Amino acid sequence: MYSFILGNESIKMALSVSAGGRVWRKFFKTFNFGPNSALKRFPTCTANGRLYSSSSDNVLVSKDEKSGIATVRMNNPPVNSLNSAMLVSLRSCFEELENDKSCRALILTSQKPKVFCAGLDILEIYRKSPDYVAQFWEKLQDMWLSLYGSRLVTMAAINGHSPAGGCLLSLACDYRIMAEGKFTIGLNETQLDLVAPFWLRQTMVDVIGYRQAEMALMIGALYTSNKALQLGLVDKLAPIEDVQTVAEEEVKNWLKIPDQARAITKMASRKPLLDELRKRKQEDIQTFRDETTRESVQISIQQYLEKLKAK
Ligand SMILES: CC/C=C\C/C=C\C/C=C/C=C/CC(=O)SCCNC(=O)CCNC(=O)[C@H](O)C(C)(C)COP(=O)(O)OP(=O)(O)OC[C@H]1O[C@@H](n2cnc3c(N)ncnc32)[C@H](O)[C@@H]1OP(=O)(O)O
Repeated sequence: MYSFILGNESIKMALSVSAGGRVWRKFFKTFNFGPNSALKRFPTCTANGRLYSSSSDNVLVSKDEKSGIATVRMNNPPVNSLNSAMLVSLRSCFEELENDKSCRALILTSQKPKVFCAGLDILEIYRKSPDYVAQFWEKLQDMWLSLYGSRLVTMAAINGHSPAGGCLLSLACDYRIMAEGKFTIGLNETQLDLVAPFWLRQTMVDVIGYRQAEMALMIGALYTSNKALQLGLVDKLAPIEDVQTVAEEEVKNWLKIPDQARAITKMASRKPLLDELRKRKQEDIQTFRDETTRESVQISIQQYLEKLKAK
């Protein structure tokens, strides 16, 4: 009964044949997994378990059928910034892997070493209509819900810079391995006159603790790999060329733990935040729309863009 979580239907099957079924039934009743919960969706994977329907090649996926480990490579040159298309592709890829019965783990990395992800595409929130930024933000929320709420072992193989939205992706994973060297990671939103939303701030607090997170968020700190390791913002460092191999080794260790117990434990600790965002989704969208379209914020974004271009 412990071997796999394959979605709600399989859980029900496992429960009905298991001697300890009552315990699990009680657990699921108690936690009442919501409509977006990975554990509640019925899997619709293809026969060979490898259907990745993204119409563009901004997200590349490969899966080792034997181990069930998928590698998701962000491929949006030059810096993997998260525009609308990228957010949709990532979400659809995470959901398809979630529903792929033979998939047990996901490694998230960049196709282009040296930049893991430059965060949100700033152009998506610059001089755009309120409706456009609202839709953009919802795409980010949905992508995050699918990654943070995943039943899979999720590992960030951070093979380069990882500011803002790059850090968001990393924090949504279960474990973070980062390239040694001059690369940086952090939530630098305040430097753009933006405020990270509550669900992102909370993941930072959960990972590095209240005091360090509060300080990091206020000053919009970007940390080097070494400092990030010291703070616990990443779990391990590796030479850039070894990040993927080290991630694969680490995943294999995690896969020694029975999937069901691991996934239920993860969900139990993440459910409150997942539920909170689901409940406050519209409020969060409105705040983002109102904040980002404010003229003073638009001017800050413009200045930030100019600084980036002039670099
Ligand atoms: C409910 C909430 C309520 C209210 C809250 C309101 C707002 C909240 C939230 C917003 C959250 C925002 C999170 C974000 O992710 S904002 C994005 C922040 N990202 C950054 O600050 C990173 C900026 N980029 C860099 O520092 C560097 O590019 C780098 C270190 C990642 C890589 O350096 P390189 O030297 O390799 O590359 P560059 O020459 O700098 O860049 C190449 C090219 O790409 C452009 N670019 C870089 N980053 C972005 C980006 N994030 N978006 C768009 N474009 C980007 C850069 O300008 C260059 O363009 P050109 O070739 O010069 O045209």
